[in-house]
Amino acid sequence: MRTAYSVETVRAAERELMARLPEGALMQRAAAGLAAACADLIGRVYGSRVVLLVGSGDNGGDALYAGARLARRGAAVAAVLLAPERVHPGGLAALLRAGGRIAGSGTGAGAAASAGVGAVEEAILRADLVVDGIVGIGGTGGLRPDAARLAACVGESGAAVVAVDLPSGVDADTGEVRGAAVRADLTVTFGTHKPGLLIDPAREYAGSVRLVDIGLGDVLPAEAELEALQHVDVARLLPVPGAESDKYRRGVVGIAAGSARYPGAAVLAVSGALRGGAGAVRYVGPAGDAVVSRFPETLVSDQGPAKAGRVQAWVVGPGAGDDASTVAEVLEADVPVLVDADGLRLADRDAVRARTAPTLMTPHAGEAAALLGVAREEVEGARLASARELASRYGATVLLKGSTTLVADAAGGVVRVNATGTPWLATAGSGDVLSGLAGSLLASGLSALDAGSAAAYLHGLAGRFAADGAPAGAHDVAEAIPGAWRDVRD
Ligand SMILES: NC(=O)C1=CN([C@@H]2O[C@H](COP(=O)(O)OP(=O)(O)OC[C@H]3O[C@@H](n4cnc5c(N)ncnc54)[C@H](O)[C@@H]3O)[C@@H](O)[C@H]2O)[C@@H](O)CC1
Ligand SMILES: Nc1ncnc2c1ncn2[C@@H]1O[C@H](COP(=O)(O)OP(=O)(O)O)[C@@H](O)[C@H]1O
Ligand SMILES: [K+]
Repeated sequence: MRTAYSVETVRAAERELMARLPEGALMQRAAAGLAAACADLIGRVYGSRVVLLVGSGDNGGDALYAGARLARRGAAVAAVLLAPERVHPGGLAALLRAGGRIAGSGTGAGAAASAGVGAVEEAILRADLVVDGIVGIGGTGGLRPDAARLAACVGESGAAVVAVDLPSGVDADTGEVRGAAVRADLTVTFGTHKPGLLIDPAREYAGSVRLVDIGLGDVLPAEAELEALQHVDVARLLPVPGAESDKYRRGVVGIAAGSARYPGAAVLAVSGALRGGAGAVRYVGPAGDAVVSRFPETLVSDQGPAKAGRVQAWVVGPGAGDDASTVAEVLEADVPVLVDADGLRLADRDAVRARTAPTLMTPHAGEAAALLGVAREEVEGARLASARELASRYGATVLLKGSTTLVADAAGGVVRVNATGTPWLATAGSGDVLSGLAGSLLASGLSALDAGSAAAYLHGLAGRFAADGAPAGAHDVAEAIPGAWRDVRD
């Protein structure tokens, strides 16, 4: 499990740890890890040109101490000081002792970055490596203008860019990016991941992320704010039939989806459900012929959901068109219900809130925006807050789809993030496959949080396998699910 903790939690843990250690020990651990990661990235340190962007806090201190280590290994290191009067004094002294200098000054001491804006920009543009120590977890709001200018200049440089703890300008707790931010090739983060490193849009700015152990693990609380499942975690969740299993014990999932206009949505939801671990898939709706001709193993009913026979979970909504009564009927069932696509628009909020069995809602950003009454861009820019808000408004678990999929429970607590997907999954019908898959996992007894996050994980992996660098259709994704499942279990 990869976990991420909020700034508040990290700060409390750091205080506790610092009280037990000699002064400055944590920063030395951070700087040593940072310098090693920089060296790995650029390969040859001796003779390389390194520019440090140094803010006024400890993030700048980390950059300066790491810069000193690189200077001792023969790099030409120049520090751009955003606020020379408030620079980390120990870090600057260490850099100058090691032979580093202050950018914009010929002498190496006492000059402000503003003394030579042109020289600073030139240094950034000519650098082999830029180390972004402008701001870390102490950042508030968007980057201030002088920092924003530096971030823009970094964007024009061909240098390798390493962000210290976080790319400056991204929100550590939410993954939001308000205005300019540094785009890094590598982010070296300390002690634990921060939520922003795992959630888009900030995740995209971080590049690859390397975690440096500074001893924080022992003092962090057991429950994180955000977690990302890995193969081993998903393997533990996936249902495996035992010797005594029969199709009913494995769970029956009901799919109420499709319409005369969108029969394909029913077929795709069933295709996902058949690969999700349930022992049987029951289909209810007007696309029965299309479903059976493609998947003869489906149990098709021409009655409404209430009369279709027992199921352990329902999926309702993909391709449902305007069939509000079916959605209402499914919401009355006393089993877990997954609501997707048209179902999200048709579901009555009070009916969802009144349910006692679990509800899993699976909107993409556009659907979430419509439910929240905001613009789509607002949801995409603030994914974590949007998922949490929707979960709380509906009293449901919400799986917000996208490049980083989030799953949030209504009661709060840990949020799951999934990044196994690929942009090739942005193809018509792939969401229908996901809803069937997640519904099937619900029917086999997983909680809404587990079913949603395990399904997103498998679906993302299946998308990768199906696409493998070329376009793939939603049915290809469904067919790749067994391979993803095996990959996870192995
Ligand atoms: N506390 C600890 O034990 C450790 C902290 N470490 C480093 O310390 C960092 C946190 O240090 P600080 O608490 O000093 O905070 P930061 O250095 O992250 O940021 C604070 C400084 O940035 C400026 N600032 C804030 N928002 C800004 C904005 N939007 N635009 C431009 N400047 C802005 C502030 O004026 C302040 O001086 C971590 O991210 C990490 O890099 C590491 O050395 C590991 C140990
Ligand atoms: N850029 C992306 N990167 C990774 N996954 C993506 C991306 N865009 C979409 N997806 C995934 O593709 C699926 C699309 O679902 P959805 O938008 O409901 O499509 P549809 O309604 O056509 O079925 C979701 O699982 C989503 O998380
Ligand atoms: K930074």
